[in-house]
Amino acid sequence: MIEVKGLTYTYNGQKAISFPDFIINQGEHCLLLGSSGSGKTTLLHLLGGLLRNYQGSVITAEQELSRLSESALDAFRGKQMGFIFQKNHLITALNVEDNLKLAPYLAGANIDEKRIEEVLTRLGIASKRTAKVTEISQGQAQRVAIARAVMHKPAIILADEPTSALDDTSCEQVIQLLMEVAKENKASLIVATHDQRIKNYISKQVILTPQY
Ligand SMILES: Nc1ncnc2c1ncn2[C@@H]1O[C@H](COP(=O)(O)OP(=O)(O)OP(=O)(O)O)[C@@H](O)[C@H]1O
Repeated sequence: MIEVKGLTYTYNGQKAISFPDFIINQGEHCLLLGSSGSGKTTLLHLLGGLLRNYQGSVITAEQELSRLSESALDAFRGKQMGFIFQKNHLITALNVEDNLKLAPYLAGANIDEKRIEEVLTRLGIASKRTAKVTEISQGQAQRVAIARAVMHKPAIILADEPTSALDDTSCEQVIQLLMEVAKENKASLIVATHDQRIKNYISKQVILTPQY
């Protein structure tokens, strides 16, 4: 479960951004909506512990994130969270499977070859396992980014504009796959978006008010 209460965040020298209170239950899917600059990315980063020093409360998987030390937060994030960023941030020097192996490799964890095959197959890109990420389509690259985010079966999947660069067919495939893999792992799925097309798939919405 995620619970946000009285949350505000202030970037250096900027006006504070205030967020509405909300609860997202384990396994629930939710959209973060709001105009450009309303704070959607900031909120995702707060929920994922990428930004600290906030006011108010962010409880994720029963942990108040501000109470965790930097190293405990790193470990918590590595175990519980899966991130999908707007730009997929794949490493272009590595092929598809090596992009999936990078995080466990850096964390000194086991590389689970079976899980890689399972996730790539689930997302319909097993044939691209050894392809260069520069030689796959944008929709396929977004699926690799999803694969990377769900490899470790996180409890919470946070996605920032995962479909905005995709055509209608890829958008539908990506959002459906994202929802299905979240469901398979009973993960909460939180998607920040402008993309009107996604509103048809996820009914729970948190709406951020514009900041002036
Ligand atoms: N690193 C930063 N330093 C200072 N201010 C920032 C930083 N990142 C975001 N902001 C400001 O915080 C506010 C919220 O930005 P944020 O990116 O969270 O909005 P958003 O709703 O995701 O916008 P968009 O839909 O355009 O991506 C904006 O006013 C933005 O200028």
